[in-house]
Amino acid sequence: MALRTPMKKTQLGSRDLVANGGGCPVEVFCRLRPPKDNNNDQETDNSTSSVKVSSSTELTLFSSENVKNGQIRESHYEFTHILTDDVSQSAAFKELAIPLLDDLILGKNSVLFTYGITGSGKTYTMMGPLNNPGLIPRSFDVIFNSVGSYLGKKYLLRSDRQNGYDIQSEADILLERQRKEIQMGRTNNNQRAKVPVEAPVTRTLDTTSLWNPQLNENCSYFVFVTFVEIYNNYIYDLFDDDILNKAPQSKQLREDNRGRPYIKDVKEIEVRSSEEAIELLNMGLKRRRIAHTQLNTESSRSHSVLSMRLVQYHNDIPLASLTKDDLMTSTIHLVDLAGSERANRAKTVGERVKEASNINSSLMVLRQCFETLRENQAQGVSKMVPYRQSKLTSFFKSYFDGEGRIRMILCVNPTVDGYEEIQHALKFGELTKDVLVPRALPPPPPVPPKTARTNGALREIDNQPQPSAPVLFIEFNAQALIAPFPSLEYSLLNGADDDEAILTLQEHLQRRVDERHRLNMLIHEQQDYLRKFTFELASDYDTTISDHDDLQKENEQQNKTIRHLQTRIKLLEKSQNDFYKTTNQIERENKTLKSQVEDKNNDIKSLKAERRKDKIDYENKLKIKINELEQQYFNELKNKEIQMREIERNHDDKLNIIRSMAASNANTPIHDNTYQNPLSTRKRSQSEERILQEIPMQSSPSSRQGPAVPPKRFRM
Ligand SMILES: Nc1ncnc2c1ncn2[C@@H]1O[C@H](COP(=O)(O)OP(=O)(O)OP(=O)(O)O)[C@@H](O)[C@H]1O
Repeated sequence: MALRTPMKKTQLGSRDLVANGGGCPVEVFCRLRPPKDNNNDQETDNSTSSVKVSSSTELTLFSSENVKNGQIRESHYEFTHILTDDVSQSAAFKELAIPLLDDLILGKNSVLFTYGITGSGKTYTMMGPLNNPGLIPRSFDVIFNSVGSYLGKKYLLRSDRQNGYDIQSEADILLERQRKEIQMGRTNNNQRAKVPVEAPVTRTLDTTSLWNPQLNENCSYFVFVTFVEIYNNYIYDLFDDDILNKAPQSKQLREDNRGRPYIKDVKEIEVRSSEEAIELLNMGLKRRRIAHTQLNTESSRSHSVLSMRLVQYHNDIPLASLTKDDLMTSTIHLVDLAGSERANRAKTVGERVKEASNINSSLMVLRQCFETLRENQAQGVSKMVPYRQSKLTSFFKSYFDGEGRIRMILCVNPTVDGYEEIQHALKFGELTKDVLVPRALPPPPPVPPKTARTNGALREIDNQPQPSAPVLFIEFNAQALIAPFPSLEYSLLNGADDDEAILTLQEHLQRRVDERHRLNMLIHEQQDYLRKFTFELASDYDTTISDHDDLQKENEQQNKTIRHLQTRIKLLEKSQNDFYKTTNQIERENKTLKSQVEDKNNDIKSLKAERRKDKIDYENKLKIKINELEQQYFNELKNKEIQMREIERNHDDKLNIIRSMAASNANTPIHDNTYQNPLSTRKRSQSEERILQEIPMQSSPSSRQGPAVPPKRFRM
């Protein structure tokens, strides 16, 4: 098929690309966010900028505080162009998107994505507020300002769901219109029932028109949009109505027969005005998952991809003979990537950690793709580029192969802390700028029929008046063929020279011939139509069969995987059971051991307590014994002392008696010098006799001792 959409480029190796100088660099624009938030009029955390712009392409990043040895860190970066914080949304749009929209009209594809950490202004740049719209709403405005007056017949084209479009017959158009009206009625009713009426907010329209000498006024244009989000590496269709009623079903990514990725069964909607497009966009946005992180309450945790497709064909081609080959299709993808911050900075938890890791892993794959491409180009090697490792890169794989231009808007909020985070994003931007992708070749413009239709099925009827649409069913007027002849008998009756009758007959026959000719034409047309229809059916059938085969293969593969997983689950269950058993056994043993240890501990405790008690008892007894002994000793000592005192007193008494006796004897006259014992000379009284007997010959040593002293311990 010679479809005139941009052809798939022959995949150029890095070596060829560099050698041919045929590569086109990825354009990286850096957009700086102003310190003031336009939406809530508040300054951000820190109004000192960590970025200094030195020229229209260069900037320097500074660390906000002394980091190492009192040194402020700084690093320099270069981009395709820097949009400073005073660049308005409208100026940004002119610089970033208009060239791509010009390309779109020329039939060229492009992808424009925003990259940066949370809160850096990605969504602001892409969507913007209603009163100051971003690139997406302005792109719709400008495209419809430009091609709005040249729109083709609504529903003439219908997506074939594989990056192409089918041309619908008049009857199909009618049916489609009816279906859409019914659907809209239903949606409106549903919306009336479900959605609260919001106060209308006026949107600022961008009135720019594309000045493009090649905007062909002899062409009919069609605009189609799809809107998907990539969340946790699954693709969800934001136009899918089912999303409102049931759990959203993720979509499969497939490749068409030219190797270009497409999202299977994605809803592609034809739009006729920018208002209609914005309404759809808002509907999609409502469904977009917005996860709130601690960094930014509007932090979007998914990548969103809005794709606008422009289809055109030359008006000189009659609708009846318009084929897929006559259509020129081009696409612009506007991608708002999720924040590139790391999970720990966002302080994410639970499900959010999973999201953050998926976001980061898909951004990491994007980075790895660019890194590998750059390495391949710099070193002339052909390392495999890991497109297939994430849905995001798989979807844009063909762009790395030269399907169209790639532009990146690196959004930076220079007032936030986080030198490393900003540096990481800036480095990625600089790396991306060095990557070359194969240059997209311009497609041949839509051409008028003479040159266009050289091999179509309807060539022979070129000079015939064309019906406005393929005829579905011809009213076969057999009556015209078998209409009664004029009365022959009557003519013959008037003889062979009856010119009038012959003329009438001739006219009648001519009419029949004309009618037969017309019917033949119609039959041919119908045959052509049926042939075409049958051919389409056959190709549909082939596609369905191949889809079916694919699905069957997928199914078989999945069944195999399921069987494999079931076996693994069984094995795991078995080992889990074994593990449980062992764990139980260990737990039981553990319990027994614990209780034994407890018993032993209790025994030890009670033994210790007994010992303590015994010790105390023994000590008490010892004390009592000591006290008793001391008391006894003291008592005995006391008694002894008393006895001694008694003896001493007796002794003193006796001494006194002796002294008194001696004194009385001294008063008695002595007759000679010989001492005479008074006792021997005088008769002693009885009491004196008794005392004398009791006087010990020597005084007791104890009598010389002092009074009894209580033992030391009683001397208090
Ligand atoms: N160029 C700008 N001018 C004025 N305000 C801006 C600009 N860029 C961003 N802002 C404001 O900064 C805030 C954060 O911006 P935005 O939501 O676009 O960040 P983001 O990078 O998309 O974050 P996320 O990754 O969480 O989606 C918004 O309130 C927005 O209005």
